[in-house]
Amino acid sequence: MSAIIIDGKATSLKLKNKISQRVASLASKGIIPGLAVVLIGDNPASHTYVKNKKKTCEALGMRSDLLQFPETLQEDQLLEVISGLNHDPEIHGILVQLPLPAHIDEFNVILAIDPEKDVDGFHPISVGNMMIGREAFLPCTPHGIMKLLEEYDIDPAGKHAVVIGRSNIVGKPAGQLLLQRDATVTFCHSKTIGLADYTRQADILISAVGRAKFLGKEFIKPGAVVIDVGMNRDDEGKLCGDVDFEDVLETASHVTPVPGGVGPMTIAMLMENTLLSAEKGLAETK
Ligand SMILES: Nc1nc2c(c(=O)[nH]1)N[C@@H](CN(C=O)c1ccc(C(=O)N[C@@H](CCC(=O)O)C(=O)O)cc1)CN2
Repeated sequence: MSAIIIDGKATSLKLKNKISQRVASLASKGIIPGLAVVLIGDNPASHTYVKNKKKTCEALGMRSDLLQFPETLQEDQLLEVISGLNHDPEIHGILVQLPLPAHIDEFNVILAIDPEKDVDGFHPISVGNMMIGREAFLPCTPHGIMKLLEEYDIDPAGKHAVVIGRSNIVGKPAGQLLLQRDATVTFCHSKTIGLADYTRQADILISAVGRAKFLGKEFIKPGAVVIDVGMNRDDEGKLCGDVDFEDVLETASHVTPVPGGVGPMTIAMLMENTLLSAEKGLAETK
């Protein structure tokens, strides 16, 4: 039996339809959700991602401000830009596109964003609230993964989830959200010895490694749900994930493709966070 292909594009479209209805309802009360995206430097992938964010905002009736700066922008200048956005009442969400140039300290930048506008969910206050299960902006990629599991009726409760990768953006929060849904979670990473011994025990396997087609069927437990967060280029320069998609099809029960799996969900969840921030602002003025 071939695995069910988890369609992130279709799922994100469904979600975006619902978001656009809520945006219209907010607009009828005079509020347009506004997202500011700050982009520094010339990273081609980052340019593509921010372009997609802007396009999506506009398609959903939201405002999108793209603030672009050269690679030479200094950290104190960036902090000033963020401070201005923190005080702009028409901006409900602030996102600084990562990665940043090496001379800028990522943590200082994240810390400068008002947690009320932290639609990336990277601020320590957002992370802390998420950790203890309080209301928080959830980081978009892990939240998108949870939405995909929900859409395909995959309940993490009682399952063994193995997360490969321990980044603050994907690996750690993905494991945390799975734990909150009662999965038993194992983290693997670059120093894990005998990776396949762990992954072959996974009912749900999340890979955020960044190595093209690295995970073949020998890493997969029969019937496992395989979620691929990798965004790599293969030998021919074609976009691909961490998972050797064709190879695992006969072993996994479900698998996300790259492109068209987790990626589109990341942007949809960003839209939802921006909308939530605007809705919250309205509720607080009442
Ligand atoms: N401030 C942030 N920076 C970065 C984040 C983030 O969540 N916040 N995540 C990634 C990049 N990213 C969003 O910013 C992102 C990556 C990929 C996709 C996506 O839709 N991918 C498509 C393929 C796109 C292509 O053709 O190149 C897919 O998988 O189908 C969306 C968002 C790092 N930086």
